[in-house]
Amino acid sequence: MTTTRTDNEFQIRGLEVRYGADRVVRDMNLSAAPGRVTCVLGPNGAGKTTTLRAGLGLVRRHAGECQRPDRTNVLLDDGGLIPGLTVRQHVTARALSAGVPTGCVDDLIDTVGMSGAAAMKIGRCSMGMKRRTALAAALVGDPQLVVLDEPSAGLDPEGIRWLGTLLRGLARQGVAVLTTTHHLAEAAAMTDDVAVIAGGTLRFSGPLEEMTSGTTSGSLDDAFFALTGGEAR
Ligand SMILES: Nc1ncnc2c1ncn2[C@@H]1O[C@H](COP(=O)(O)OP(=O)(O)OP(=O)(O)O)[C@@H](O)[C@H]1O
Repeated sequence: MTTTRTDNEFQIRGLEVRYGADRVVRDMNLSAAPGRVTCVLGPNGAGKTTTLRAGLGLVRRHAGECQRPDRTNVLLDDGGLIPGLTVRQHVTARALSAGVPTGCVDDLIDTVGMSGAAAMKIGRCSMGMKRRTALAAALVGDPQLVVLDEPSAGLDPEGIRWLGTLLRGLARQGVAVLTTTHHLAEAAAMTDDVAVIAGGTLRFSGPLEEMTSGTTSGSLDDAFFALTGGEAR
């Protein structure tokens, strides 16, 4: 089947993923547009990570099609951090493996607020410092799309606010930012578009305002729980 490819846009259409007999994702459509932050929300086990991984070609698709920009960077799990490397060595290694000049490394470390700890071994870094290091590596090579699975995990409130500012700044530069989070307040503060997944299916996809306008309170929490009904697998 032929797809109409819009460069810089991430799209998943009609995705189905099965683990054994279990259809954990079905009829899934998801997109992330350049210049916008798209937040994927859903209860534990909803299928968020599976959807992202399948869209990136890291998990087998049983149906559907996906497209993504050539320069797509991802941050999944801990970002492959190696305790014995320093922060600078980790980001440099990522640049080298991506074939990107290493002149960008110190700028990226600065972008994530880690200049003062560039020579620190990752094994000695706090959880928040590790997330910032992994984020710096995920920004190597001027990506058109960044896919971040729970990038705020382990960040303190100040770190979560900082992350939102960083992601909004990336979007302002034209990057398509696709991220997941369990923190609804974080999502409300930073996202343009929302996709809600529950029970392996898409319950909502569209601008944040459209989702919250469906509730009397106008809050993302109420809209989220109305869509998901407190489900978890
Ligand atoms: N490798 C696997 N083998 C079998 N089942 C899996 C595998 N990975 C995920 N699953 C199942 O697929 C479903 C969706 O999992 P997934 O990790 O995508 O959910 P999630 O929305 O990202 O959850 P969380 O918010 O808890 O990270 C769950 O029922 C999970 O147990």
